[in-house]
Amino acid sequence: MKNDSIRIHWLLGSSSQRRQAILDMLGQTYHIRPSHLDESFAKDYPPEKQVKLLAEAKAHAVYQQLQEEHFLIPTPNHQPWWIVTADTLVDLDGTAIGKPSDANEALATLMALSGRSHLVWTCIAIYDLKNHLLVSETDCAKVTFANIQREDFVRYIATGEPLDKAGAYAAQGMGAQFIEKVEGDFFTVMGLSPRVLWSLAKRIGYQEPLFSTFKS
Ligand SMILES: Cc1cn([C@H]2C[C@H](O)[C@@H](COP(=O)(O)OP(=O)(O)OP(=O)(O)O)O2)c(=O)[nH]c1=O
Repeated sequence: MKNDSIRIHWLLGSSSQRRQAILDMLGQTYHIRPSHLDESFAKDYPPEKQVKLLAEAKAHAVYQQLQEEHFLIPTPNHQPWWIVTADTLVDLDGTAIGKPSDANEALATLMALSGRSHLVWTCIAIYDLKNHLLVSETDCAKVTFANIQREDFVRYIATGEPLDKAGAYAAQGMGAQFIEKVEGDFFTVMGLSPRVLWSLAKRIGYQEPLFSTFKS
């Protein structure tokens, strides 16, 4: 029988519903603490470096918010209290593509992605509030788009789905219709890989997979 008394207290430093859905899928319970980070400081770095800088800066921003609120971990407490943050960018020939600012930019991005491959980088950061330890890991997947007509992208943009997604599409949503193949971890494209999350958890001393034993 496994010890089910350990429960990770996640503070999810993200407003992304996709990241919430992935923690839900893993049966994790969490509090949402968006970082509200101004991401512009990282824009001149290559995509791989940007996602790392941004995921780590989001974790620091949430930590700072907690400090300003004089947040204290309830004691005695032997359970992990972790801030988790992530950042995702599309990389087209070395150029980072984030979320589109409007429908025109979304269309230009999707036209540029059509009929070819691009990379998607996601970095996840965990800040261990008890041991004051920050770990992060960056992962990359390659996505190939089919040849798509401009009018079909225009129809897609009208759904609103692309507007809050890096690269102006959602691989887990209606945008899946444009995708010929994904090489690598699909969840990295979606913005939070359970495999990477567990790998980070192991690095800070939590060996068991992230299952829930607290389902009601
Ligand atoms: C490529 C791709 C991105 N995305 C999303 C994941 C992220 O939410 C978003 C990239 O923007 P991010 O800046 O990584 O995240 P966010 O601004 O949505 O949320 P927060 O900073 O509060 O964590 O794009 C998908 O949902 N599906 C996809 O296929």
